[in-house]
Amino acid sequence: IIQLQHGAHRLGRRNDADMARWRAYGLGQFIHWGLYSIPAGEWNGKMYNGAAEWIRTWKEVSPQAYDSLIYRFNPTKFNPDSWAAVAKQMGVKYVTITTKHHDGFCLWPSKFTDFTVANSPYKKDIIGPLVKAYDKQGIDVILYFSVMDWHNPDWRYDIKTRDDSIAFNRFKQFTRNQLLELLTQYPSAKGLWFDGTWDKSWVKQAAFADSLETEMRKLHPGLIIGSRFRADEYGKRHFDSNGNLMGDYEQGWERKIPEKITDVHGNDWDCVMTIPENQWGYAKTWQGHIKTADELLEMLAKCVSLDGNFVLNFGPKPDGTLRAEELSLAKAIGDWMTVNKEAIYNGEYAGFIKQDWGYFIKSTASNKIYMLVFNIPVSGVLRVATPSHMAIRKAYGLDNAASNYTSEEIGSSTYFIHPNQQITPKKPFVIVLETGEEAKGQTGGYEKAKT
Ligand SMILES: Cc1ccc([C@@H]2N[C@@H](C)[C@@H](O)[C@H]2O)cc1
Repeated sequence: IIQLQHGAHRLGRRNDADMARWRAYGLGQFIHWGLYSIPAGEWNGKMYNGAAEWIRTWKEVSPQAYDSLIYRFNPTKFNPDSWAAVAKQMGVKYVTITTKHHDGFCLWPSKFTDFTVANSPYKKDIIGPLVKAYDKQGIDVILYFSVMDWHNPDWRYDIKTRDDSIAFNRFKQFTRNQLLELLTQYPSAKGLWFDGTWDKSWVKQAAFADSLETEMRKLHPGLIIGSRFRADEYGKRHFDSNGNLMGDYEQGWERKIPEKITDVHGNDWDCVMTIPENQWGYAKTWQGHIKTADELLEMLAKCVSLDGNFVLNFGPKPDGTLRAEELSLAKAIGDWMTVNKEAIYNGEYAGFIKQDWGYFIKSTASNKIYMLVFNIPVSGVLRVATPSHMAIRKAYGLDNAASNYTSEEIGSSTYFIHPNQQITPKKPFVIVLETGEEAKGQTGGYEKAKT
């Protein structure tokens, strides 16, 4: 064990009500919006191959020309209630919204810089109305904040000279001021989602970041902060030098999903996912594969089955509207969630052996086991191996109880679930298992082989 001042301050999961609420979300929405939505991956008629929100770093783009986009930010069609309504229909329980991305442009009228909406043609606060609109829909809000700030002249990638450290100390105060400002202006936010914390300059600030995290938690009891905010005094991030998770949940699953339960080490975690291969901000043309609703539903099921939340990203257009592809995916996901949401909300790892046909989710609310079926075997029957001594009492379809199933015990703690009619679904579907203790002595008389 290494003595640490600035490593993990808690072992294992948080067990308070605020974190239990976060753990139960299942499905979230990410929103990346800002100046980068205006060029949308195109500059002087040329397409930028990287992520649209990183276009300022492209050699073709002068930072000054990019920063002048502030004078073009005027989302006349921005209507936060319409975004919140789309999210509500989609069935998300929380939204993570960019307050300031790496480019330093603030979507709220921060007092600590001029580079905000207040000095754009739009003039008005964006974050406040968004928080209000989502709160009204009963959708919790998490504020995304990038520590790395390309616009701020005091930002440094590393600290090499005395001047660097004088400038970066100013930057640290600026960062603290903005974070306390956000928590004060938007007190209904449930957490902060940090990004832009990998450069050496910030990684060297273990003590400062640790005390800032403590200060924010005191200012906002119950605040939820992930593992990406700070490093320990040896520069270790996400997991400290003793391998313990820092922050309240693991924030390493960006555009990737854990394969098995041992990959998540008993921690809470979220997976943040783009619809195209790698675009967070609005990009005029999406290159490569665009995920379908069924693919996204399977990612959602897989995340919840492994104790995580699935957060799907939307990149609104510069005029404040959402693009058609995102609206239609939100609708398709929402239509599925309308029928199957009880298998997602309050979902956790069920402890069953993974089967090829899909995912098991246990509900902390109903104590039922849900089978989320994505792949029907050619045999037409669905195998279930229960944790030992657990018997299946009943199996029925969540979409309509009429679509019932018969469970056949084929071995100790092993069952076949037989659909009572040919399953020909066009969509993923859910079977509910009601289970119980195996009757004492009921071993099913299955002789184990001697080998
Ligand atoms: C290498 C890299 C750095 C930052 C990112 C940012 N994190 C995502 C959540 C987006 O904000 C993306 O711009 C992505 C890739």
